[in-house]
Amino acid sequence: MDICIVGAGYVGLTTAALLAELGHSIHCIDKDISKIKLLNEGKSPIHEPGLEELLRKNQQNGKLIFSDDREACFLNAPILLIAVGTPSKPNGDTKLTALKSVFEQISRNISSHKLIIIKSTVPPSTNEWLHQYLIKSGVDATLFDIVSNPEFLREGSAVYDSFHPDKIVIGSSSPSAIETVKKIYEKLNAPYIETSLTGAELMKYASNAFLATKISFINEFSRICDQYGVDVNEISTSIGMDPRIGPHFLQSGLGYGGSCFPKDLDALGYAARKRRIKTDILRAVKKVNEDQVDYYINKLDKEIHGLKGKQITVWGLTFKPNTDDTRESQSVKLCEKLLKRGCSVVTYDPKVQTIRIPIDFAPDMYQAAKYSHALIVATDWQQFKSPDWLKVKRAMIGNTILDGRNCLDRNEVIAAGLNYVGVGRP
Ligand SMILES: NC(=O)C1=CN([C@@H]2O[C@H](COP(=O)(O)OP(=O)(O)OC[C@H]3O[C@@H](n4cnc5c(N)ncnc54)[C@H](O)[C@@H]3O)[C@@H](O)[C@H]2O)C=CC1
Ligand SMILES: O=C(O)[C@H]1O[C@H](OP(=O)(O)OP(=O)(O)OC[C@H]2O[C@@H](n3ccc(=O)[nH]c3=O)[C@H](O)[C@@H]2O)[C@H](O)[C@@H](O)[C@@H]1O
Repeated sequence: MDICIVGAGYVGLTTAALLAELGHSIHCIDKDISKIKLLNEGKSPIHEPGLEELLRKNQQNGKLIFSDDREACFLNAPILLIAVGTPSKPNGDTKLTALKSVFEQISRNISSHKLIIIKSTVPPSTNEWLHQYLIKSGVDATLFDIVSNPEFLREGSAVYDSFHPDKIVIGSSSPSAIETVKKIYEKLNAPYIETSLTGAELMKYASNAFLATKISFINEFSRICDQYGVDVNEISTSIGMDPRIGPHFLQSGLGYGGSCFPKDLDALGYAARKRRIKTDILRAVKKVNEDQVDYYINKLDKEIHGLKGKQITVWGLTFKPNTDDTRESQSVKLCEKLLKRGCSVVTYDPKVQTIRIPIDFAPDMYQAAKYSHALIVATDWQQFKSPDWLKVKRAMIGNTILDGRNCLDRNEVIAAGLNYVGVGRP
């Protein structure tokens, strides 16, 4: 099938690679000309394992074309898949500027039937609103169908996730549109969930909100474990064995970040408030997450007898490993707070070399530890989990290692003569 993907970000690019690989003819467009230029040079503008190779392979075999000629794509492609960003406003509402601009262009360039698939995460009833928008713009209702088809991939494993989804949610009131979407994905081995437009939107928010709730639950629990000298990792393993709870998203640490959990929780809270629904759980999830960075910093403060004037090493700036994304990263928030408390910060991240705050970047993880009073593992990149701790000890002035992701082998750290500190890790 001929499909035009609008938005060459994490979701748009991964979906473009997936659908081209499944045999479809893909045109992927973006308003950002520099991204398109890079992609046409065979380079991915984002770091996502396996993505660049897959994009290049499908560009070479002619299945995937990148362009910035949006109007031509809107005119020609019978299927439009929209994956533009939907960031938050300060009040928690969602900025739909990109989506509205795409729909404005579609309304001006529609002369044959379009199946419009919305992949972007949007607040409940946005897809209904977009439907009405096209009608009000004078587009005949027979000329288009809208389908809500939310995305559940995770950054860092986006390619794997999109080839192995645990379900494909298809929200629409049009049976023929639903059938076409099923055909697009027919080579994937995943169950379909058919629902309404708004049902699909809410399934996406429920998923992210529940996952964030699990994380904040275990993070709050880690503070209780801290007081009782019990290892929270053992608690996670134990409760995770109960199939009613499940083992995933119970890794305690500095908390969740990224471009989605914080924004989607805010958007859901905002949508609920608009309908006068109180969202006590959502508020508590957010509060625990916000407090978590302070909890770690206060623990470090006690451990090294004051922070002011100390040099702290932070390993990892991305919001999770295997990505170059620092949006809403707890690690970046940690650095900002350390600076405010009078520390100097030296950092190393395998994928980030600059950031908008005044911290120093070292060329490798060991040089980052040089002359520091304490070292914090803030992102659980594989290489930080089992480093040469003796080398770290020789580089540092102090000897405290704060495990911000509860991902280190405590005994290895202690064996090197270092002081292991975690939250909920005796
Ligand atoms: N990043 C993730 O892991 C996931 C994101 N989502 C959702 O998918 C959507 C996209 O997210 P990302 O891919 O992370 O965003 P992104 O910010 O990486 O990419 C969005 C792209 O859309 C382009 N764009 C904006 N306006 C445009 C326009 N009018 N015409 C053409 N291109 C335009 C931007 O230049 C950018 O390249 C969001 O709604 C997000 O919540 C859903 C699941 C996973
Ligand atoms: O809507 C989205 O954008 C996506 O949001 C998340 O994916 P993502 O944000 O890429 O990454 P996650 O693996 O969910 O991690 C999010 C944050 O939670 C933290 N986390 C995760 C798991 C855990 O047990 N503990 C924990 O602190 C991670 O360090 C990270 O900061 C969801 O997992 C995806 O299903 C969803 O599609």
